[in-house]
Amino acid sequence: MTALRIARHDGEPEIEADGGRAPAAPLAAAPSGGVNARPARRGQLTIRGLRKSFGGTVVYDGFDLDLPLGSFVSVFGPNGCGKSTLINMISGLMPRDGGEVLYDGQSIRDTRISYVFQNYREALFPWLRAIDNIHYPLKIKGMPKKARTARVEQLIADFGIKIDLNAYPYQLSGGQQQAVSILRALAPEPEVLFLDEPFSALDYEMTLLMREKLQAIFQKTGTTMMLVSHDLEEAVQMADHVLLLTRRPTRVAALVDNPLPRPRDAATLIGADFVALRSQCLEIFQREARVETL
Ligand SMILES: Nc1ncnc2c1ncn2[C@@H]1O[C@H](COP(=O)(O)OP(=O)(O)OP(=O)(O)O)[C@@H](O)[C@H]1O
Repeated sequence: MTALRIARHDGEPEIEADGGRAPAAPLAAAPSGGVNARPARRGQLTIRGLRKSFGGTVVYDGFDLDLPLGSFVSVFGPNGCGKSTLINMISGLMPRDGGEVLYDGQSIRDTRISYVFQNYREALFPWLRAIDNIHYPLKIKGMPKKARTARVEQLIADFGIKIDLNAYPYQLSGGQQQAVSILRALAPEPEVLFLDEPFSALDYEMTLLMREKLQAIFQKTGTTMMLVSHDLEEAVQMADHVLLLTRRPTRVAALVDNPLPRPRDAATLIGADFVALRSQCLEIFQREARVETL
């Protein structure tokens, strides 16, 4: 198995899945530790005229969207509406048929991104110990070992999940493997972190824990996060903005703000404000998104 790299078809550079984008030059002035050593990018993510079809299936046709960078956005919608396709296109993993994606006026090429996949079993390098998986994206960027070690130790401390980091992936539970995968994605301090159903294969207890840990990192770093979720509770719990999509050809059904204070833990989920917000999203989903015939 080779490193997980996805070739781009639009003339832009390749992306290292789970590991951020390799910079043009080694990270000579790389941070020595801490997850908020670099300022998070602010401004707007601007999507204009996005188009994508697969064969005769039109998924996006003139899709426009503005999202504030530095916020947590959950993407929710009916099966097959194009949630993964959307984040794959705006992360640069998948070529667009047309349209423009700008991060604070800059192209994806000039934006550090990382990606966490649903299938952590395939995303982690099985021949590397957990700790070496996390080091990997920094190592290939040329960060000196001392700086790498400091950075990774700080990240692990901030994430706060106890894992035997000398273990190989197969020796870890699913939740631990996905935690390693998230830590690896965070190691290069992405400006934007994309997560495609990262917790869907985990049990509920582990899912709740991971939601809390990811939120803690988000609160500390202000990294823009875009999460695809099939779970409306999760989408609402995690988000500053819940992006509700329609059936294909896909439009924005609504962008619902979640102003509830963080951290939002399991207790939040039974609070009246949360339940009301979730119901609001569900109503929009049922009105705009459900299939008309079953
Ligand atoms: N590589 C591909 N080749 C052909 N069709 C594709 C490809 N990727 C996605 N599609 C189609 O595009 C549509 C959107 O797929 P996508 O996976 O983005 O939807 P989704 O909302 O994430 O789906 P799900 O809810 O099942 O996770 C679907 O009809 C899917 O079959």
